[in-house]
Amino acid sequence: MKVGAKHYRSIWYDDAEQVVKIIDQRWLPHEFRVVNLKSRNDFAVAIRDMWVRGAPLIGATAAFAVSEEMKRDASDASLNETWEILHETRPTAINLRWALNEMRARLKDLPEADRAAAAHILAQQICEEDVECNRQIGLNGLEIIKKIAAAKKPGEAVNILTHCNAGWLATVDWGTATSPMYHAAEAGIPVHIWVDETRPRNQGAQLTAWEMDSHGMSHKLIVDNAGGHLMQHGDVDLVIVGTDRTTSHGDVCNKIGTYLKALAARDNNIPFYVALPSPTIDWTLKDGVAEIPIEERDGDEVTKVWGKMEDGRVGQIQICPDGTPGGNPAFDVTPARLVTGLITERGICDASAEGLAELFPERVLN
Ligand SMILES: CSC[C@@H](O)[C@@H](O)C(=O)COP(=O)(O)O
Repeated sequence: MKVGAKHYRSIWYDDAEQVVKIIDQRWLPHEFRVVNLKSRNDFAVAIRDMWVRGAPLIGATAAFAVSEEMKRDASDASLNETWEILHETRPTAINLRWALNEMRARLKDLPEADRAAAAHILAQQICEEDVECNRQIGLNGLEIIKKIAAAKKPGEAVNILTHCNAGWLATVDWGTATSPMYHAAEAGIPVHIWVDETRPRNQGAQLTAWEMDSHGMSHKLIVDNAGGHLMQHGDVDLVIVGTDRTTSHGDVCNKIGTYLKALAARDNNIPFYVALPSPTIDWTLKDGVAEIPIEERDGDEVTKVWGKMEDGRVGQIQICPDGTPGGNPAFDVTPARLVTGLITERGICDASAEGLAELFPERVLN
C-alpha cells in the first residue's frame, strides 16, 4: 500500500542490493524505518521482538529466513535447524509453522546445490500468494459491506470496528480485515473505521491508525473498552478482525480482547466477521480454547507504554507502581458460535467444520 506517493510492501527482496528488507514496525507511526535482514538470527529477532508481526507477515518473514540461510548452508542439518530456530520465535500464529513446513517440504528432496535458488523462488511465491489471497478477501468482504450500505441513507457511512492490526503491515500487502475496507472505499462506499487502540502494544493506535491515516480513510481511534458502548448506541454496523490461528471447527484466535468484542457484538446483534487467508487455518485442531497455545509476553509491555514525548523523542513511560507486575496473555480465542462468518480467499463461510469443509474440501482430515 502507499506510504506518501510510494507503494510499499511490508517485506520485499531488493534485487539491486540482494537483501531482504522490512519496515521496522516498532517505530511506527512516528518514524518510518526500513532495515535489512541478513543472518538467520536477524530474522529470528525481527519476528520475536516484533519488528515484523501479524500472522501472514510472520510466515513470509520465516520463508525468507529459510531462503537466505540456504544461500549460506543448504545442508539438511541447516534446513532443520533453521526450521527449529524460527519456529520457536512466536507460538500462536500458525502461518509461521505453515510457511516453514512449505519451505522444508519443497526443499528437502532437492540436491543441496539447487536449494538456494528454489528457496528464493518459493519465498517470493509465498509473498505473492499472500497478496493475492488478501485481494480476494477484500473482494469477498466487499459484498458484506455493500449489503449494509444498501440499507443506509445515501452518503451515510458504514461503521466498521476493527481490533489490533490486521492491515497491510500484518500481511505482505492489503491486510486481511482491512482489505474489504479499502475495496469498499475504492467502490465509492463511504466507510468509517473505529480503530481499537489494542493494549498492551497498541497495534491499533500505532499501526492501523497510521495505515488509515496514510490512505485518507475516515477513522477514529478508541480505547479498547469503548466498543461495547458504541455498539449499544448504533454506532457500529459491522466488526471485522483478523486471526492468528483458526481451528478446523471455526474457533478464532486473535489479539487479546477480540473475544470481548465478539461478545458485545452478539449482545447487540452486530455481525462479527473474521478475515483470513487459508494458511491461517490449523486443520489439526478443533477446540481453540483448549488447544491453541497462547503466547505470554513480557509484563513490561503492560506496565509501560511506548509513545512520542513532548520533546519529540520516541520512548517508554511506566504507568503503574514500581512493584506492580504485568500479566500479558497476547491472544484469546473467540468460540465459533460468536463468529458470523469467515471471509477467506475462496469465499465466505460459516465458522464451523462444515462451512470450512465446503470451501476447502481437499484440506479436511479424516
Ligand atoms: C492479518 S493479521 C491477523 C493477526 O495476526 C492480527 O490480528 C494480530 O493479532 C497480530 O498480533 P501481533 O501480536 O501484533 O502479531
